[in-house]
Amino acid sequence: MPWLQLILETDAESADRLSEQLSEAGAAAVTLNDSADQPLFEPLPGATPLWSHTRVIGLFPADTDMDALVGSLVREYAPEPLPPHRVEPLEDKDWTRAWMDTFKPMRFGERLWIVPSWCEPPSPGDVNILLDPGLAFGTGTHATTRLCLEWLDGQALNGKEVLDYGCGSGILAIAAAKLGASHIRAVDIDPQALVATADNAARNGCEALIEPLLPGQLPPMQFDLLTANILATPLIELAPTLSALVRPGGAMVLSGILPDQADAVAAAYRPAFEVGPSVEQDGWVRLSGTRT
Ligand SMILES: C[S@@+](CC[C@H](N)C(=O)[O-])C[C@H]1O[C@@H](n2cnc3c(N)ncnc32)[C@H](O)[C@@H]1O
Repeated sequence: MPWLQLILETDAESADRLSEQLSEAGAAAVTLNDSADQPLFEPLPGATPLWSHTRVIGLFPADTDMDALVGSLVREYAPEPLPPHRVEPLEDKDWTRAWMDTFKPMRFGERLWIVPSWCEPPSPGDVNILLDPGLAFGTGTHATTRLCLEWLDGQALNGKEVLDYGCGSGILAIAAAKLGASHIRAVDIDPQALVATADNAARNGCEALIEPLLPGQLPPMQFDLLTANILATPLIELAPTLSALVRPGGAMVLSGILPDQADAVAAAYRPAFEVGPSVEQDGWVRLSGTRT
């Protein structure tokens, strides 16, 4: 069945009210999008921030009388004017297929692949991580994850104790396991991330090597290697804690850093690490270093 979309350009304050009105008017689905390319960085668990320019889209069956529907919204919204809006047709297609076609196996560095479950590994002899793209961060497509995976691919991980701080989907922990690490503690403040990490580790046959933990559950020990793809502010706040968790001679990789934040993050880790040159991809920076 083809559909009609009612698209309204609004702001964060009005988006919830409009989306409720569209649902009450019979929308089969209501979607909120960013209409000004404004990034929302890592909301805390339970928080659902909206963009200051939010596009609200209601999806209606093609036989809906859109003039009548818009007219009733205008009356409900009065005395304020209904935000700028338009009606557009939406072609029916196999959305699942279209979505799956968007994602192909991706290679990171020399030998590391992220392979969606519906694809055959293009290079079965390489290191293949089975992971589906989805809403959760860490499905390999974001530049910060990519930067960390490429760095991990270049490390000698055999027998190493690894700490993945801010594990998300567990992608970096699984990569470390598949690259030879002996044990990985995967830490996150979001309990859902720990569940996702456990599930993804099991799918990749490395659940015995990966231990999902809340920050307070970390044992008192030092690690050979630290991965932390969080954001600049928590990375700076956590610098003393994370630095103390890496043994002298151990290595760390940090990402989730914007270019103008790289100096401040490097300065926070420099007391404990020899920090190497930063690497930038798609507006995100990776820092790495060796514990002194
Ligand atoms: C950008 S995602 C990275 C996920 C994955 N490691 C990757 O590289 O794709 C950051 C993760 O860090 C977690 N996180 C944010 N602040 C944290 C903190 N202070 N302590 C532990 N985890 C944190 C978030 O819940 C989120 O799952």
